[in-house]
Amino acid sequence: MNHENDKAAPTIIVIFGGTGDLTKRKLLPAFYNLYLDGYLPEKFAIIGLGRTPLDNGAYQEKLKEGLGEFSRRGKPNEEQWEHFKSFITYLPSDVNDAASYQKLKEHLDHIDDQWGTRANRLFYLSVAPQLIAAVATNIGKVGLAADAAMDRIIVEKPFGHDKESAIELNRLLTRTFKEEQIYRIDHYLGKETVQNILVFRFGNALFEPIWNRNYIDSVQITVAETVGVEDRGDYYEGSGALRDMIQNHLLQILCMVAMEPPVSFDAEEIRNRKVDVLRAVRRLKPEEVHMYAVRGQYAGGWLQGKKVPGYREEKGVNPQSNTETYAALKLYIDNWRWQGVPFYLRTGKRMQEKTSSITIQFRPVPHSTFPQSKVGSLIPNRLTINIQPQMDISIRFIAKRPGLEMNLQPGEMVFDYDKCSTQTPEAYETLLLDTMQGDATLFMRADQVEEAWDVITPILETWATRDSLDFPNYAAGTWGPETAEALIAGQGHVWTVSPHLFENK
Ligand SMILES: NC(=O)C1=CN([C@@H]2O[C@H](COP(=O)(O)OP(=O)(O)OC[C@H]3O[C@@H](n4cnc5c(N)ncnc54)[C@H](OP(=O)(O)O)[C@@H]3O)[C@@H](O)[C@H]2O)C=CC1
Ligand SMILES: O=C1O[C@H](COP(=O)(O)O)[C@@H](O)[C@H](O)[C@H]1O
Repeated sequence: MNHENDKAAPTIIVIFGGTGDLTKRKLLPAFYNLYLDGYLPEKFAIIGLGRTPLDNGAYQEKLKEGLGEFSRRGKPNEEQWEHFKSFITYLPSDVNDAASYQKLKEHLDHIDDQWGTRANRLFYLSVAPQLIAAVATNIGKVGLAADAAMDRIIVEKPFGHDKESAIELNRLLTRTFKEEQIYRIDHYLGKETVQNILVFRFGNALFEPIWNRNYIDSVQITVAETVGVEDRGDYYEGSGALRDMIQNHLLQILCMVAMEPPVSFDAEEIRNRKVDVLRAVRRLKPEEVHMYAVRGQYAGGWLQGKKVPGYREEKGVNPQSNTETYAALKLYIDNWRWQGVPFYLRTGKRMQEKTSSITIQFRPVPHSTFPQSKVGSLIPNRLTINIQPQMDISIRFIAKRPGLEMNLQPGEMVFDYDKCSTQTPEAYETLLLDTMQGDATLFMRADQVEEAWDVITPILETWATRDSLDFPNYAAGTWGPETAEALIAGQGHVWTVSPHLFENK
C-alpha cells in the first residue's frame, strides 16, 4: 500500500491463464504501467502459461494489442515496448499435466542461475476456479514455492461458490502455502477511492467523533453498472449478483466504512478490524430474508440511446434463468457503534448509470433554529464518497443564501481527484505491486472470505428454494426493481440515485 521509493526484489511472475482475458485486459497493462513508472526491479520476468500453441513473439504481440486497447496510457511507445517485452516469455502447457510443472521449475531455476540470485516467485492463478486445485497441488508437489518468505500465490475471484467450498479451497491452498503466502484478490480494494476511505476516516480527527449511531442515520453503498453480462453468461449463470459483487466487493467496502480504528497500518491489524465488522453483521433468519433482501433480473430496454437485450437473451444464459442480475440488502451491524443504523447495499447490471458510491446520511439537527417558512425542509448533512467513474468526496451542508433575508440553501464542499496532478493508477497496479512487495493489507484473509460467505448464506439458501420468480422484473436502463424502493421506504429512506448533489435533494 505504501510504495514510496520501493523497488521490489528480483521477481518472476508466473501467470497461469496467460492467454486469457484478465491477463490481456488488466494484468499486463498493470505491469507495463508499473514498468513505465519505475516500480519494477531490473531483474524481472513474466512467464505466461496456457494451452494455446504460441511462440514468444506471437505471445508478446498478443499482449501488445491488449495494451493498446486496455491500458490507461493507450498504445505503448515502440522503444519502451521493445525493452519491456524482453521480460516476457510463454510456456505452452496444460495445468493438468504434472510433467509441465517440472519443466517450469527448471525454467525458474535457470533464471535464478542467470541472475545469480534466488528471485521471488509469484504464481498468479488467472484460471477458472475448477483449475485452482490442480495448479496449487502440482506447484506443491515439485517444490516450486518452497520458500515461504519469497514465494506467493495470487488467487482470483470467485473464491468459492459458498461457505463450504471456500473453506475447502482454503484448506487445499494451505496444504502447499502458508496463509501469509496467499493473496486473495478483491480488485475493489485496490481502487484509489476505496483506499482513501481509510485515510479519510483515520487521517482526520474531524469525522471520527461523529462516525457512529449518534450522528449517522443510514449508510448506502451502491455499485451500479451499465454493462450486462457481456460474454460471461456461463460464469454468471452459476453466480448472480449476490455472489459476484456483494459477497466480495460491497461487503469489503462496508468493512472499511464500519471498522473500528486500527492501532497501526499493519496488514493483520487492518484485517482483524475488518473481520470484526463481518462477524457483527446480523445474520438473517430464513423467514426474514424477504424483508431484508431484494433481487431482480433485467429485461431488454434502452441504455444511452441503444437497444439492449434482456438477461435471458444473452449468450450462455438459460432462457428461463432465475439468476439475479440485481441485489439489494438491508443489513444491521450489531455492535456498540452501529446499533440500529441500516446499511443499504445494492448492485445491478444494466442500470441507468455507471456509478459506485457510498452515502453517509447524517441525522437532522436536533432542533430547528430557523423558521420553517424561511428554510423549507432543512436538508440534513450528507457525505458522499464517489468511487467511480466520478472520483470525489463531497459534504453537503446548509449555508445562508446571500442577501438581507435569512434564507438558507444547500452548500457543498468537494475533494475532487481530477484536480490532483498525478494520474490515478488502476487497481491492479496497486495490488500487483503489493504482491511483489509482500504487503497483504489489501488482500482477503481466509477468515474474511468465510465470514463474508456466512453473511450471505441465509439469503442464498432462501433464494434457492424458490424457482418460480417474477423475472425479469426491471428494464435495462432503469434503477432496478420497484421492490428495492420498498425495501428501504419502511425506514423513511430513498435510494440516492445519482452522486450529484443538486439533482438529488
Ligand atoms: N476477465 C475479467 O475481467 C475478470 C476475471 N476474473 C477471474 O479471473 C480468472 C480468469 O478469467 P479470464 O481471464 O476472464 O478467463 P479466460 O477464459 O479468458 O481465460 C482462461 C485462461 O485459462 C487458460 N486455461 C484454461 N484451461 C487450461 C488448462 N487446462 N491448462 C492451462 N491453461 C488453461 C486459458 O488458456 P488456453 O485457452 O490457452 O489454454 C486462458 O488463458 C477467472 O477466475 C475469473 O473469474 C475476475 C475478475 C475479472
Ligand atoms: O468482479 C467483478 O467486477 C466487475 C466490476 O468491476 P469494475 O471495476 O468495472 O467496477 C463486474 O462487472 C463483474 O461482473 C465482477 O465479476
